[in-house]
Amino acid sequence: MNARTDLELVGLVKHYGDAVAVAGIDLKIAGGAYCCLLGPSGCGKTSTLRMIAGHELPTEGSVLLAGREITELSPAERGTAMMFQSYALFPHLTVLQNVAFSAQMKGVAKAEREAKAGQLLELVAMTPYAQRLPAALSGGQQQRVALARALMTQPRVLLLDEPLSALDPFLRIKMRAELQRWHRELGMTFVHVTHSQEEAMALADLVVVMNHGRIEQAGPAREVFERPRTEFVARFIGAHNVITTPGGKLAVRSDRCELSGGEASAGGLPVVVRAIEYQGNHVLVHLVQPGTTETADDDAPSAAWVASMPDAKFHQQPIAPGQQLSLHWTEADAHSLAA
Ligand SMILES: Nc1ncnc2c1ncn2[C@@H]1O[C@H](COP(=O)(O)OP(=O)(O)OP(=O)(O)O)[C@@H](O)[C@H]1O
Repeated sequence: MNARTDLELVGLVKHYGDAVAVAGIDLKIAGGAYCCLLGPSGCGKTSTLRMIAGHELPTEGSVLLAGREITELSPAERGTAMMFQSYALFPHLTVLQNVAFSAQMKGVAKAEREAKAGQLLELVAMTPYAQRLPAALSGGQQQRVALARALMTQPRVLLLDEPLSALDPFLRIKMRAELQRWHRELGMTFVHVTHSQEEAMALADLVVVMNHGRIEQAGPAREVFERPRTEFVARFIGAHNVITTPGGKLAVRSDRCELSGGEASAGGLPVVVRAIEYQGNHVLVHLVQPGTTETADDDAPSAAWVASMPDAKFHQQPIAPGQQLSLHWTEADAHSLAA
């Protein structure tokens, strides 16, 4: 990590008329980190990224890169580069010309800009496609070109807005590995916006979970998963049960929950099996409070839980919908959620 290239957001606020997109964000991203801004649609991720990129002016607050205030600098002056969701390649320019475009605008000589663009195409394994037009490329190939084009400005921070959302699930997983490799090889800071917790977990050193224009939790992926701070984070990250007790709300991982037979069993939370989902190496047992109707359940997610168990264990003693069981967990696996 290079402390000199830390990116800092200080008291960042963005209003669009009466709408509050970002309600006050303080965040420090270490130089060289892979940061994912994660959250549901409308939580303010893209607005935050656009303020870092210089495509949007904050209503309040500032953006600092390597200790230098860059809040009001133009996108080209601040040392960041954005890779857009739609890739936004020029359709009438070849791959090489697309990558060289920003240098052409700056008046860099043809031979020099094409040599630099050629090096970047090599980095993203697109050299054989240099003379093609974007329309003759697959989604994954277009994305590689978009990355090479963003790198042409030699940014310290690469900003990625939902970079994998246009790809099919198979390609998305392949491109995740490529992003990791590029991040490692380039050694620069990546800030990646996503609504996919799986993507954030797979990629980020720093996961920033956002809700209603604020940060709910920021930390390493494992910390956020192991210790979600709030009910929102536990639910959004998934694979957790939120259990209401007289002492407050608890989060317990669904793979740490155990089921035991019948109402007669001592302790535990009485539950009824609503559905079974086979997942290959494990089985998800969906549970509700006894007496819950389907409609009421949809309106009250807090009264629904999941026990995730290894497939071998499930098949030893299969469970069926409608069965009454008890849900158990150990104290060590439960932790309190902030009110
Ligand atoms: N130009 C705009 N004018 C008015 N409101 C806007 C504008 N841009 C965003 N908003 C509003 O600000 C809020 C945050 O939007 P933003 O795009 O930052 O969220 P997001 O988390 O990136 O969502 P998504 O994942 O859907 O892109 C939303 O309620 C949105 O409707």
